[in-house]
This record gives sequence, structure tokens and C-alpha cells, in this order.
Amino acid sequence: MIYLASQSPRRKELLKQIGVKYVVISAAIDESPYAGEVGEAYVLRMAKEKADAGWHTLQAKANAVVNSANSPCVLAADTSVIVDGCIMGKPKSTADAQAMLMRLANRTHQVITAVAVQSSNQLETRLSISNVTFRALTEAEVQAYIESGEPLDKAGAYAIQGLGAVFVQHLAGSYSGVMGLPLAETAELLQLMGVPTGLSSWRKQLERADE
Ligand SMILES: Cc1cn([C@H]2C[C@H](O)[C@@H](COP(=O)(O)OP(=O)(O)OP(=O)(O)O)O2)c(=O)[nH]c1=O
Repeated sequence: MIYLASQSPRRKELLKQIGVKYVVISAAIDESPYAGEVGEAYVLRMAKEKADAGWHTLQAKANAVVNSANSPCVLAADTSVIVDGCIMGKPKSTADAQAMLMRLANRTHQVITAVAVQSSNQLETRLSISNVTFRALTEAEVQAYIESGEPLDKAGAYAIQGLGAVFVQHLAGSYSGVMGLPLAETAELLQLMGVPTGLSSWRKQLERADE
């Protein structure tokens, strides 16, 4: 069992996809970048701060820790879109979303997701960097996309897993990482912490069948 310090529906869905059971806890932090902070450093700092805030929430609920069979751990992540060194988080308004999407049109940008797992004596992180190429976009189709409501809670104002997929010509990297939680890296961190995934229970079943 792990504690997920995230309100992102995508992160919940992706963890479920690999058969990880979790409990959601709150982890509110200030997400403003420092002056001059570069994308990789920023997302890593955000993921660590979310994991740390989640860990403090957990400690405040002492029972959860005491009653937990295994030593608990907190998982958090952060995703940003980077273009020309500029960090794009979630748009603050529809005008902001329009500006972001027009800036991403007809070129390649990076999507960086950091994952952090905090336990009582260990903090481990992983970084996933993907390159995504958008086709050319018209103002009218961007406007229609914004009216769908999809962009407003997504970094870079689009969802590769949603209608935004029609803008994506090429992806080099991790699909789940772009969506908010890189699953290869996440599974590796969970394995380090001794948290089972769906694959580990399949492995156990296969081992039992072999006996
Ligand atoms: C680029 C991209 C981002 N996103 C989402 C993933 C994240 O939820 C969001 C980036 O914002 P984040 O600040 O990383 O996460 P969040 O505020 O949604 O959730 P929390 O901090 O509670 O964990 O953008 C997609 O769903 N699809 C995409 O293609």
C-alpha cells in the first residue's frame, strides 16, 4: 500500500493500470518556479516538495503509519512542458491556454515528469524526458479545443490521452510520462521500496503454478 500525494486523475488512473493500490493524501505546495530555474530542476523540486508535504500529512495522521503493515511510502510527481527554456505549467486562463498551444504548434517541445517516493528513511527520484512534435494548428481549431474544456488542468494546455492527441505528430519518450506518471520509472521506484505492482502478483502466481 502506498500513499499518493496527488489530486491528478491521470496519476490515479496510471497507478491503477499497473495494479498498485493506493490511498490519496493531500500535499498542497507553492508551485511557483524560482527566477532562472530550469525545467529539470523545477520538476524535480516540485515532485520532492509534494512527496515531503504528503509525508507531513501522513505523520499528522499517526494512526495510518502505526497501523500500516509495511513501512509506508508517499509517491508524488510533477509534469511540465518546456519550450525555448520556458516552463509551461497549467494555463491560468483560456487566453493563456490559447497562447501556449499556438506556441507549441508546428514544432517539438519537451515534456518532463519527475517522480519522487518518500519513505521514513529514504527519498528516491526519477526523471522522464520526452520530445513531442505538434503539427501546425489554426487559431480556430485551438479555440475549439479550448472550448472542449480539456486543456485547463493540463501542463502545456493539452492532453495526449484526450482530444489533444490529434495535434501530436510524433512522440519520442514515455507516453505515460507525458500523461503525468512515467510507469517504467514509477514501477522501478516502487520495487525499490518493496511495494508490489500487478506484475509482481502475476509473477508470484506463475511461480506457484511452476511448483
Ligand atoms: C502534457 C500533459 C499533461 N497532463 C497533466 C498531468 C498532470 O495532471 C498535469 C500537470 O500538472 P501537475 O502540477 O504536474 O499535476 P496536478 O496539479 O494535475 O496534480 P498534483 O500536483 O496534485 O499531482 O497535466 C495530461 O494529463 N496529459 C498531457 O498530455
